[in-house]
Amino acid sequence: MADVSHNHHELSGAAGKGTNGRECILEARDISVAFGSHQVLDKLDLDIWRGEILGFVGASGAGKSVLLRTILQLSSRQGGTIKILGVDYDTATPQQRIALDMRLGVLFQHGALFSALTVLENIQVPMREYLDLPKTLMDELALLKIELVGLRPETADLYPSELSGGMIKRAALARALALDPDLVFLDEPTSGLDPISAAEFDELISKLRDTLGLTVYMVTHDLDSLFSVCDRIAVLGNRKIAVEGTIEDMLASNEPWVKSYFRGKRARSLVREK
Ligand SMILES: Nc1ncnc2c1ncn2[C@@H]1O[C@H](COP(=O)(O)OP(=O)(O)OP(=O)(O)O)[C@@H](O)[C@H]1O
Repeated sequence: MADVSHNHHELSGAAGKGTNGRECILEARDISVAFGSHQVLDKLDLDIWRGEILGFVGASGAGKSVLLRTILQLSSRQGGTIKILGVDYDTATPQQRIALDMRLGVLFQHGALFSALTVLENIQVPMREYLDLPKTLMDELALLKIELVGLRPETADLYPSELSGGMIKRAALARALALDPDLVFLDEPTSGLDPISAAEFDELISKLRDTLGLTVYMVTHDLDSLFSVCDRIAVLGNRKIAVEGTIEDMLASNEPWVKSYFRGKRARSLVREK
C-alpha cells in the first residue's frame, strides 16, 4: 500500500485563477489524440471551474469518452497538457500522482460495480486501495456514503444483482465519493434510467454539489439533465470544444449540431417547461 500520509501537502501547488476570478480545477490545453490516421481530438482546450456542474455533450463518436479517458490518464495522447488542481500529471512525482488520483472520483457508464462484492465492499474498494484504515472505521465511512447518496442502510449488504438500475447508479456514485473527491466525472449517469429515477439522480448530483462543494464533469445525452442541473455546457464538435456556455447560450447558438440538438423536437418540449 502506498504511503499517502502527506497527500494534501503534496498537492499544495495552488490551482490557477481564471479571468472570471474562479479557481480552475482542471485546465486542458492543446489536447490532441489520434488513432492511426484518425484524428479524434485536435488541440482541444477545456477549463473546469470549482463548484460547477459541467455538462459535456457531442454527437456519438465525437470523442467524449476519448477525452474523458485522456483526462484520467487512461489512454495516451499525442500532445497537450492537463493540469488538475494545479498539478501537471506529466511532471508530477509518483506521490503527487497518487494524491491527485485520490482527489478524483469516477462513475463509468458501464463499469458500474463489482458483482461479487456487496455494496458496502464496493464502496470500500478505493479505501482499501489508498488508505490503511481499520475495518470498523471503513464500515462506518461506507455507511455514511450510502446515506449520502440516498440509499437505505440495508442496501449495504446487497449484491449488485439485487439492486434496481437507479440503486446501482447511486451505489456507484457512493464508491466514486468514497475518498471525498474534489472533482467527479460521471459518464452518462442517467442512461438506462426511467425519467423519474433520472430526475432524482440529477437532483442528488445538484444537492451534493451544493452541500459538498463538489465539481462535476458530466458526459450526457440527457436533455433533461442539461436543462435542469448543468451550470455550463461544453459541446464537442470538429475535434474541439465547438461551443460552450449556459443553456441559454446553447438555445441561441447557430452552430448546426447545437441548433438541432437543443432546438429539436425533443428539446422544444423542455424549453416550454423551463
Ligand atoms: N482505442 C481506440 N482505437 C481506435 N479508435 C478509437 C479507440 N477509442 C475510440 N476510438 C474512436 O474515436 C472516436 C471517438 O470515440 P468516443 O467513444 O470517444 O466517442 P463518444 O463521443 O464517446 O461517442 P458516444 O456518445 O457514442 O459514446 C470514434 O470514432 C472511435 O471509433
